[in-house]
Amino acid sequence: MATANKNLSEYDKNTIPSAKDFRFGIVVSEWNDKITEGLFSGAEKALLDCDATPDNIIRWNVPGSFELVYGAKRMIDTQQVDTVIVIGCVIQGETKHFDFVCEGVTQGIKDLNVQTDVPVIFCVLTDNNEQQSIDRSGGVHGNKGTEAAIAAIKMAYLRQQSSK
Ligand SMILES: Nc1c(NC[C@H](O)[C@H](O)[C@H](O)CO)[nH]c(=O)[nH]c1=O
Ligand SMILES: CC(=O)[C@@H](O)COP(=O)(O)O
Repeated sequence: MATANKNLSEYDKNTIPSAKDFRFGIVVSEWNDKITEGLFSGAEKALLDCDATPDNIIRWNVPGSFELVYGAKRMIDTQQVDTVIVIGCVIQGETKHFDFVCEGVTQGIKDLNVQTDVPVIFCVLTDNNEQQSIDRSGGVHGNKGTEAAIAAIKMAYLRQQSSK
């Protein structure tokens, strides 16, 4: 299991650029909010731990993961952010709806990374059951929100350095 073998939730601050000069957008899905709030908490704690300032963390909520794409686009268009983290949790139900939601948000976020100048970090759990989501939002497999925050800092830094 990839997560079990490679848990980025524990990080070495000495290997991560300071986040103090970066502005972060975070778009959070309200579906499965027990999970998404755990992911947001992990992301926010890691950003602050890496010197981000609270005023530079802009959070918006959207109804579900499918709406993360539009929320991220509007965040980019209006909030002068250096990077965006999208947070969602999609859990398999009885039907194929899971497949279409996952594919839609994945392709949409990919498109934003291609079409805009702002890196969008994919923190969307796509799990078979709720226990898998619990395990990855502050449970035995760490917190994907923490991992997303570290990725966001690194990508904001890459964007800054590649603009010089
Ligand atoms: N079943 C889940 C959903 N479904 C809702 C969609 O994301 C979307 O809001 C709806 O289709 C209206 O456009 N969303 C999740 O985030 N997680 C789920 O498990
Ligand atoms: C991902 C979904 O939309 C899914 O959880 C909805 O459940 P169902 O497929 O049973 O309608």
